[in-house]
Amino acid sequence: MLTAPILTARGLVKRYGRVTALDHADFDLYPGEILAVIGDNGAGKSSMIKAISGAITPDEGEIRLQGQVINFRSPIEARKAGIETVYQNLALSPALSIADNMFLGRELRKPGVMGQWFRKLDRSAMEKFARDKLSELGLMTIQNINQAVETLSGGQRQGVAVARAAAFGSKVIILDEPTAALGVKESRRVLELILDVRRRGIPIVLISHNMPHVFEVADRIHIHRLGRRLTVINPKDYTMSDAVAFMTGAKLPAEAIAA
Ligand SMILES: Nc1ncnc2c1ncn2[C@@H]1O[C@H](COP(=O)(O)OP(=O)(O)OP(=O)(O)O)[C@@H](O)[C@H]1O
Repeated sequence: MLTAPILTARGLVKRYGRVTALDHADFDLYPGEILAVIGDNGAGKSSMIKAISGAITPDEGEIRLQGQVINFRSPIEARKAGIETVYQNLALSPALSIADNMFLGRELRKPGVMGQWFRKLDRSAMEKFARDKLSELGLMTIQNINQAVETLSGGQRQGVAVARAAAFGSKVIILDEPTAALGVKESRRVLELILDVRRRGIPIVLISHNMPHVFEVADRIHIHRLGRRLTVINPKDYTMSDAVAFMTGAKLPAEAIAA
């Protein structure tokens, strides 16, 4: 690949007591791609994503965003730098509306002379922004922007979380098992949404155990095993059973595309 990666990690190590969750793990994400991350339970996928998104601090190793070394001390710092992570629990507030959820922690306020926190919320601006973003991503089956998130279907909730991540000028979106809790139809909409986000030029890291979904949307597949990257494959060159065999150690990849 000729372009430079947007996000890289080299030699990440994370130990929890005697357990080594990351054992010199490497990672590369290129602009505009969907990179799937697969691996057996306990392989260290979540630990790697948490290190990249500021949720944990690695014991060793280096992470770079657009060539600059980063040392996030919290997920908020990662978000500010443009790395948005949608965790499985989505981090939405069920009782709040869609519009309010889109702006959780970064509400728009009306201009005023008082300090930022004394100014009134600019509800109409937030509603318009939320409506525009959802419609850009083809999510306007959601009729009412003031609907509480708890009244939405699982797929729609996932949609709101992804739209929120895409809306705030993200450089990278990380999705942790976005279809795990969804039915067939809802999964389909989320996969379409992922492809839409890529069309808008934002690279996506997709952690998933669902091989058909991975093979359907991923440009490259990072295979994680025993705390480190085993290889990266092009889904066009391998079958799902090859990928599972690499993941579980039943087979070793004869060749890997440049990672
Ligand atoms: N906070 C923690 N304390 C102790 N051990 C941990 C902690 N987090 C992860 N581990 C251990 O680190 C190893 C890697 O876990 P991790 O969650 O990163 O794997 P994973 O590939 O995401 O697994 P899964 O697919 O099951 O979610 C496992 O052995 C796990 O038990």
